[in-house]
Amino acid sequence: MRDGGRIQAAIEVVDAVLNRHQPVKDALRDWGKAHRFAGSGDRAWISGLVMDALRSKASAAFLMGEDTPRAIVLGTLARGWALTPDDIARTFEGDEHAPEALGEAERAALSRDMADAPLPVRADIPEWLEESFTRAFGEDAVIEGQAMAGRAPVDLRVNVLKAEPDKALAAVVAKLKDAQASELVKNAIRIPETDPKAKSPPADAIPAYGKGWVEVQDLGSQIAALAAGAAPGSQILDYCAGAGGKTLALAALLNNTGQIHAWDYDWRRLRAIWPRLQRAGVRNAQVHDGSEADALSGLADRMDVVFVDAPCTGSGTWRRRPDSKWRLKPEALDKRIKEQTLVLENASRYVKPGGRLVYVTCSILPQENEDRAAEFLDAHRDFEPVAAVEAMASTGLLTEEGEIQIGACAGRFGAVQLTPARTGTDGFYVCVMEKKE
Ligand SMILES: C[S@@+](CC[C@H](N)C(=O)[O-])C[C@H]1O[C@@H](n2cnc3c(N)ncnc32)[C@H](O)[C@@H]1O
Repeated sequence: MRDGGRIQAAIEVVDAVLNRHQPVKDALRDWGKAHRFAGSGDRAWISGLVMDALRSKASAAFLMGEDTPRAIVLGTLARGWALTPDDIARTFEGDEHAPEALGEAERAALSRDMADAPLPVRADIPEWLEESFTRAFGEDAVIEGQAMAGRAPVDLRVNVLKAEPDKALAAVVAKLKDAQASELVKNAIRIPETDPKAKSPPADAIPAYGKGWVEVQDLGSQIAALAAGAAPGSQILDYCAGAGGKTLALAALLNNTGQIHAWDYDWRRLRAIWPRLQRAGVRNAQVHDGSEADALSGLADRMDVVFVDAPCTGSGTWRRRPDSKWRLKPEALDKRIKEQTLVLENASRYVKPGGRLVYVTCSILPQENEDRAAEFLDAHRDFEPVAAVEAMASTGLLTEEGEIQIGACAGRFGAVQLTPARTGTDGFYVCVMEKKE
């Protein structure tokens, strides 16, 4: 395919996402099925443009003065992909599959100055979240929003239950030459973000992944898991275990000693956990798939650590799921807040005196983070906050740079808020609370 046809394809996919409310993955898959002649290079190019267009929808629409899929894709080509109006016009010439030629008004818009754009546009966030963003980031709101509209790298976690970090890194680099050791966490490997037009690195196709030496896991998620500490023999309850991403990281932290109890109120979400535990060689995890009363009876007041990877809006992962940024509505945020309050309340029952409750979200909204921690601490005077970065550093797995960068993200209660702009990770909030003896 020529680029003109690919741009037209991207417009059609963006239309399916924004106007027919299809999840972006499904829209890309359906387009591919209906256009079997498109090769894998074409699909990667189209997908790269679609994702970038969704990441920067507000600024692209503002530039063009309208929010049609065509305007958003053209605006993205001009802003993120740095094409001039002449470049775009040339791409369309002589290609029968290309979009209609650029009009005069579009040409003028493409060169417009964005300096007068309002904050939600410059930060590429939904308007209704301006207040939350400003509260979370103050003067950095635009910088943080822009970083969240960028592309994300692929991170791997070395599974030390199966491979030494050096051996795993060498095996990954042998297949993915751009892979490098993380600057922040000792057992993490980063494959930097690729050119949006290229195929993404096939991290889960490499032999090291097949052998269970590495897991795909965002670095922010890995850092959050470190907050559980790594005291050998610990009893940990992973209260919102879901597909088990954190469970695997916690098991590796304990080096197969002690016990991880994995539970989720929706047992269907635990489906993926079984094969993952097996692949990773985890022997200290017990999956509890019954109702809470049956499954967790006997654990009350007994856990060294209760890890709460709470249900949340996922606003910290907008780089990877840009369509969810625009779909998020106030009602959904309210629903999550209620769930978070409930989950913290219920989960806290299992913490033993002297034990810890680790509250984590992959969100950057203060309503889901600091406000929930404050509400919990206010109602539970037998818990007190402790510095999250110290809990993480106690594992010995933060690098010196990691300790500095993560330490700089600490706020109220010693909790840390990681973000793409601050730590080059997804947005994660981590608050550690200790139950008094
Ligand atoms: C962020 S996801 C967990 C992701 C998982 N820990 C991982 O790393 O792969 C949040 C999970 O919380 C669960 N959840 C929601 N409400 C809950 C509740 N009231 N009690 C326990 N778990 C709940 C959801 O089913 C969901 O699996």
